[in-house]
Amino acid sequence: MSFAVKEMFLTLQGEGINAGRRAVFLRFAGCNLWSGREEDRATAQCTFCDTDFVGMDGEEGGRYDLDALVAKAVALWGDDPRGRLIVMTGGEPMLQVTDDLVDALHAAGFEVAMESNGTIPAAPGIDWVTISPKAGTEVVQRSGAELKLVWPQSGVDPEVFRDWAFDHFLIQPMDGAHREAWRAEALRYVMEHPGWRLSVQTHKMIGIP
Ligand SMILES: C[S@@+](CC[C@H](N)C(=O)[O-])C[C@H]1O[C@@H](n2cnc3c(N)ncnc32)[C@H](O)[C@@H]1O
Ligand SMILES: Nc1nc2[nH]cc(C(=O)O)c2c(=O)[nH]1
Ligand code: SF4
Ligand SMILES: [Mg+2]
Repeated sequence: MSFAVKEMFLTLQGEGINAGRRAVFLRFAGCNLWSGREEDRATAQCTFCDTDFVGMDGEEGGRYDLDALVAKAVALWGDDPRGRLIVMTGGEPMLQVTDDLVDALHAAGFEVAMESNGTIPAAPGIDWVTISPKAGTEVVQRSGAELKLVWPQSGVDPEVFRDWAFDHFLIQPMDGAHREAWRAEALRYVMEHPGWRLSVQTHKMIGIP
């Protein structure tokens, strides 16, 4: 088993409840809801993606076996083992994440977080599961640490998710052509619906990856 990795880097988690935490980011290549090619965006199941997850040509990208991947994560974190956190993302990480990978990251001292679209069940050992539903898809992973809904999305009623087993419910403004209007809509939604919390993409504000 080997892993197709778009990029790996050390940064701060920019989104969600863990925003501000130092973290190794592991971005897997490929997604099940979009090819990643601009010519396919309009007809994809997920049309607003802000991420290049195609290929293995990013920083520290490539094809890794299990041991090499964990070793790279440890090296990126650096010598001080306190608070080791890895965020697996993509693309869709659950196309590639295995129980063995989660176990090996734990053995190396990492708390393991994941960002997923929820259409594939999450590997059971992951410590912090973030699910971000996409309109028109069937979300099968209905439990975790945080549900982070990008907003606005037509055809989605956020209140449907409130019965699902998440500890936190977040609304994240959609980035893109109409970001100011979308930010206002997200803010309005949170103000009018107690129990939701705003997630802003802080990494974009401060200019880090
Ligand atoms: C690039 S995705 C990768 C993980 C997984 N495929 C998913 O969709 O959750 C990481 C996070 O960015 C969010 N995201 C993607 N495009 C966005 C955009 N244009 N504005 C705000 N958030 C976005 C996703 O909803 C998800 O929470
Ligand atoms: N800093 C930073 N935080 C993030 N949180 C989720 C991200 C993602 O693309 O999954 C992301 C990202 O790309 N960068
Ligand atoms: S599911 Fe995630 S990675 Fe895939 S296209 Fe949508 S936002 Fe991007
Ligand atoms: Mg991102």
